[in-house]
Amino acid sequence: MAVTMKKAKAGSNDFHDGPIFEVRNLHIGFGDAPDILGDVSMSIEKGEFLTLLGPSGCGKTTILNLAAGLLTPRSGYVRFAGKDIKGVNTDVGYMTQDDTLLPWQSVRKNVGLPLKLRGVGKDEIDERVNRLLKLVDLTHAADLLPSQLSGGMRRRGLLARSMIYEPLLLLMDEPFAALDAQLRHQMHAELRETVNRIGQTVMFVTHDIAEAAKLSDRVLIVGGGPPGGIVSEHRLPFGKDRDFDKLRFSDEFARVERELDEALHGARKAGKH
Ligand SMILES: Nc1ncnc2c1ncn2[C@@H]1O[C@H](COP(=O)(O)OP(=O)(O)OP(=O)(O)O)[C@@H](O)[C@H]1O
Repeated sequence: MAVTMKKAKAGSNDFHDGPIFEVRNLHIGFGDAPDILGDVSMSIEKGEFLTLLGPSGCGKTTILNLAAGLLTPRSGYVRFAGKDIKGVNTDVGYMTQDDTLLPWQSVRKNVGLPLKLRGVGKDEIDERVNRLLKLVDLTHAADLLPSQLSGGMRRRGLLARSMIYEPLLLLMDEPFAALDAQLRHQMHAELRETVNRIGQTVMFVTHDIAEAAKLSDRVLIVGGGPPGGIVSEHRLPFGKDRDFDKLRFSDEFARVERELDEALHGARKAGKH
């Protein structure tokens, strides 16, 4: 199915060629407590699928929240598409594991809601919602209520809603954690296909090694400390058009899983997580 998405929005960051999100020597913490993350440097390139993998409580969500403009660092260089982040960053989409579809509204209305709240006109909402529903293969379910959808369809609805702004960066915080293994596998393949099709840049958070190995172009292990940091970086050799069914039984995949497992184990030992 050939679906095209409009490129970046007029007047925003269309012509920025550098990293979408970049931090250097970042220190961040809460209240009077010591830094959660210290001296973190990382970046994500356009079109990249980057995963932050680390133990619980090490600061992965904190990095997503920083990109979303929900937190400010104590110190360090932070840029989004080459600019400072001022307040809530509306150039990101954010998907978590929570099912936040409104139960009394159709799929179509749920997906279009962020645009309606922004005062976008009905015709434009209809056009963009139709495009997104097609992208996530939910056109046939547009007029159903969330309670009439399967778990996977609801995830696809949430994905469509978090992409409706055509965000420069899609933030995903353990979006499939609540699904059973079979459905997760299916969602992994669908997500990768969807983001490949439109060149979407993704920053994904998980503590699941297999999920990180399957989905990512690059994995950063977060941990150590406190304060924690980026412990290691792993470029995965599978290419964008990976075949998920072949990949997961291959020797190369087993090797990458082992590499990530060892790195994660090292991060756990280095920190108190
Ligand atoms: N608003 C806040 N106020 C105080 N402490 C916070 C706040 N948000 C996060 N923290 C603390 O910062 C640390 C990192 O939290 P964060 O949610 O980023 O970790 P995480 O790696 O995403 O964990 P998990 O995998 O369990 O979701 C934790 O110790 C958490 O308790």
